[in-house]
Amino acid sequence: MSVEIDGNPSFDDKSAKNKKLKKRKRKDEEKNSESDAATSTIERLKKSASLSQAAQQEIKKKSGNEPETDVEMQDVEQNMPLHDLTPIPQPDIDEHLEEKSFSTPSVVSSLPKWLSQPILVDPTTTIEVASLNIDSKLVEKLNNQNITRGFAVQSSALPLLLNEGRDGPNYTYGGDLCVSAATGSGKTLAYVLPIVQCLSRRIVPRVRCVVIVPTRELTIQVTRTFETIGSCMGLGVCGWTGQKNLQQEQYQMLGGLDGSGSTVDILVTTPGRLVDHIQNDNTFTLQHLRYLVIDEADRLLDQSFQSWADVVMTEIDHPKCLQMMDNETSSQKQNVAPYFLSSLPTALPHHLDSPLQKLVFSATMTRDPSKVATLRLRDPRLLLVQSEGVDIDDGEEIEGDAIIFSVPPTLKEYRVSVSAEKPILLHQLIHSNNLNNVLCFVKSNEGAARLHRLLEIINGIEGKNYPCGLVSGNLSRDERKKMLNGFASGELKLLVCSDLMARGIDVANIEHVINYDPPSSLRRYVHRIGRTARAGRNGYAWTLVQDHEGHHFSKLVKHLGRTLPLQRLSLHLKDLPEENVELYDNALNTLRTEVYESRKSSK
Ligand SMILES: Nc1ncnc2c1ncn2[C@@H]1O[C@H](COP(=O)(O)OP(=O)(O)OP(=O)(O)O)[C@@H](O)[C@H]1O
Repeated sequence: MSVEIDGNPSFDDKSAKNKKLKKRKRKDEEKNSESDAATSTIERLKKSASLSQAAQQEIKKKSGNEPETDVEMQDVEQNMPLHDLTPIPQPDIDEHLEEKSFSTPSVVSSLPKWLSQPILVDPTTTIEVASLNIDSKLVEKLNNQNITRGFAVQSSALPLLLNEGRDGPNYTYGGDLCVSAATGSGKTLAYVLPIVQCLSRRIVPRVRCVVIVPTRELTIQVTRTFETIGSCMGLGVCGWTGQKNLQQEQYQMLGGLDGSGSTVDILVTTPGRLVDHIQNDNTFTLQHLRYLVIDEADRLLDQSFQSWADVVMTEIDHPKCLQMMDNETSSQKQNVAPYFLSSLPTALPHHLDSPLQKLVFSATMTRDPSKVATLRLRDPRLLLVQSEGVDIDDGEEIEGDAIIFSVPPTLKEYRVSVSAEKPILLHQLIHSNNLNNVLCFVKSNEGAARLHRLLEIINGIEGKNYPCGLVSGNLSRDERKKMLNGFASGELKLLVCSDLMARGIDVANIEHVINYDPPSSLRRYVHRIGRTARAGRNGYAWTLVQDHEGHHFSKLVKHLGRTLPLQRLSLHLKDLPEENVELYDNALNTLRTEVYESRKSSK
């Protein structure tokens, strides 16, 4: 099967059909001799593909260091029961990711007004960066990054956050802001720019901005964005990835061992790490907080992230250090810095000194009032970057508490109907279309390790130079970082990954996303395919769907707001040249031998 990938891929049905007819005719002519062989090969395939459960445990061990799953993402990597390489059954819908089926429109009408009547922003809106109300040094910094026009989410959020709101009825200033915009649409800069602009006026460094993200990889990525953009404004940025212990992170915040006071203005962290410091670090305070950003909010508000929100919001509302002050006896108070010190101008210049603003971002924003309530928002508004006419009050069944999600306008989606032998069909799809810079999602760590090893063996037998990498929760942080760097540099052509990579990761040159396993939820689908077609670039998403996965997938993606239609293709073992079928058989045997060998040696 080959799809013309020429920037405007169009699947040439006619030529494929002709090819198939010729192939079938040739096959009939050679019917006697080969059909037995083909049948026996396919039988052999089915037999050999069923590696024993124990054997696959070995693969897991072989695939890398002791599993060190990302604490924050532990729930994502379902320790699914090991499956044979033969069709992996329909992915279990993760109960905590299972979106409640959205019921009748009456639910919409019961939503608070700000949620049911968002500020709609046309996704094609752009604005000259030079016309944004930001410092000329920031404009220069953006231009140096080839960013000359602000995307829709930036052109609508900045005026609200920089108190330069238009006088129109839709804009109010000062309240908290929730923003829902497609993947790759520039949400990070939509909060980085106003925060850096506002805090650049501060006099004394204090932790005035905390950004909460769901994974360590995103902590590193957002910290880097703040450092890149904020470096010209002299702001201190710190990211807690859990690589240092609590005390080291504490010293880092306090400007080293002499505790000379905070050197950090902006802190980026996972929720677990933030709660650790709130509960166990008496020097850490949120009393100066001006911005609290919750990025990938729907993920962070999922039950699996425990109750970080209550701990954080309580600390914000009642900072423990002030509670301590209240509780101390008057004699103890005299040991505290004399009162006049607290009146030193550590606050922001008056016209920018406003109460705490909470900024909530997601490409798949939740509208579940019970989840949103945990953020204790004040006078909130919802900015929805959505093409007009998509009725967000659509009473039809859409996933859970979701708003209509939109796919980037430059993303082309393919649904590929496949037979059971997915690994060799994946190989065929990649090489018959010469796909490079491919992110391939598998639904579990073990599945990712198995597929990665099998692809390496197939490429080895064929002598193809097509380096593949692996990123999953079973790899150490350093291994994941090395793989990501190799992929970003183009050294690795394909990255097999678990859903750890699905959220927010921004690697510029991803051209193709392949869902080897169909995703278990619409949110997961949107975030996976959103790794490509970012910042207006072209991108392609391919989902391999077996017969028994078809209904679930069709239902899942039915309500997606998309510019380009979802195209259907098919690829079956019988479509492959005979030599490929043999190749796959040999690869499976090699893998099985490898596994049994490693099992024997580990006894
Ligand atoms: N105005 C702009 N012009 C050009 N590129 C931009 C602009 N704004 C952001 N980008 C780039 O677009 C890419 C995606 O941005 P970002 O990661 O913020 O997207 P996102 O909306 O947060 O996506 P996701 O929902 O997947 O997290 C980044 O590489 C960023 O540098």
